[in-house]
Amino acid sequence: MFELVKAREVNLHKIVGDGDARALEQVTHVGSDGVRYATEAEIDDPQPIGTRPEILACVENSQIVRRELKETGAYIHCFPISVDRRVLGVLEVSCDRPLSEDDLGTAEGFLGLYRNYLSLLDYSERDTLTGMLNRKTFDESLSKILAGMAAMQAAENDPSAVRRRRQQEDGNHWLAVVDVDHFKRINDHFGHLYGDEVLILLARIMRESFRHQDKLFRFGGEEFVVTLRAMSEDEVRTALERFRTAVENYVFPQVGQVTVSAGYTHISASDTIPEIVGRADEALYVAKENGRNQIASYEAALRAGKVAVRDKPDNDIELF
Ligand SMILES: Nc1nc2c(ncn2[C@@H]2O[C@H](COP(=O)(O)OP(=O)(O)OP(=O)(O)O)[C@@H](O)[C@H]2O)c(=O)[nH]1
Repeated sequence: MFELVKAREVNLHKIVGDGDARALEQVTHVGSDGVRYATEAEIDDPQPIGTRPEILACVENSQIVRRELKETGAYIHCFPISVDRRVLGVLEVSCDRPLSEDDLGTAEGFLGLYRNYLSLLDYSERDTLTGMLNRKTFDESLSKILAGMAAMQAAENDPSAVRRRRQQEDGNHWLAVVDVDHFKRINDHFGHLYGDEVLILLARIMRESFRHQDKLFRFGGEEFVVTLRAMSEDEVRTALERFRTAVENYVFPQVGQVTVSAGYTHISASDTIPEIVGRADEALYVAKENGRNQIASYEAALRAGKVAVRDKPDNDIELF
């Protein structure tokens, strides 16, 4: 696009968050200085959408919007990128002149291909009932987190890697397994259709309760998984408590009150995926045993002697 329409610059923005909290994550920038992809720090710090009125208008009306910037003489063109009538992002093309009808047609052609590509990706990555990321995506996403942590650990003694270490100081990774309490009763009393409706509404509450950087997955059945990045265990607990109370206070159509329990654990670079999920599952079991509608930490349960140290596969010493 940059070369075809002889643009000053082309930026691809992703829309994150919902409603008034919507923000822009600049994914890619193409300009005379080359191509640049967003760094992790930029992804963690998106720009409120209200600061870019032309992009906001493009998203709200799902239409191409053009704006002339008098101070720089640039013409900004914003193209909505939507999948299933949801605007997921905006392509911003900045030129010295307004784009011609031919240029607009070319851009639309490219965007059509890109939308199809995104919609295929979306279909393979998401659970069809709730729209949440699916199990397959979970494995890929957690593997990426673990690989990133291992790389940072390797860079720890390298003096040129100050920035990476600083990123590491931005927080630790945590994983929580969330499970609906007595979901079988909901299905048995009201039928599977209402059960499904509860899952869809829960997914919505979940999206509203966590930050956009946190990743939400439907693990199968009535079990959900969240991966979070936080400075402290307190921050993780606060986020999970916010979600738990939001569910407890929500009146589900016909069904009434529904509660959830969750177990969470800290992720270490030396962990494997089954170890992490296994620990969060043990914490979830503690929360269920303790009366449900609550959050339990694996590490706290371990300190309190409520769970045993989990054995590493290559370690034949059992600790009780
Ligand atoms: N409606 C609906 N039900 C599902 C789905 N997937 C799994 N289930 C049901 O979820 C229920 C899970 O029940 P259990 O694992 O026994 O646990 P529970 O009743 O939630 O009880 P606790 O977890 O111990 O609080 C089963 O009845 C499953 O049939 C789904 O996609 N839709």
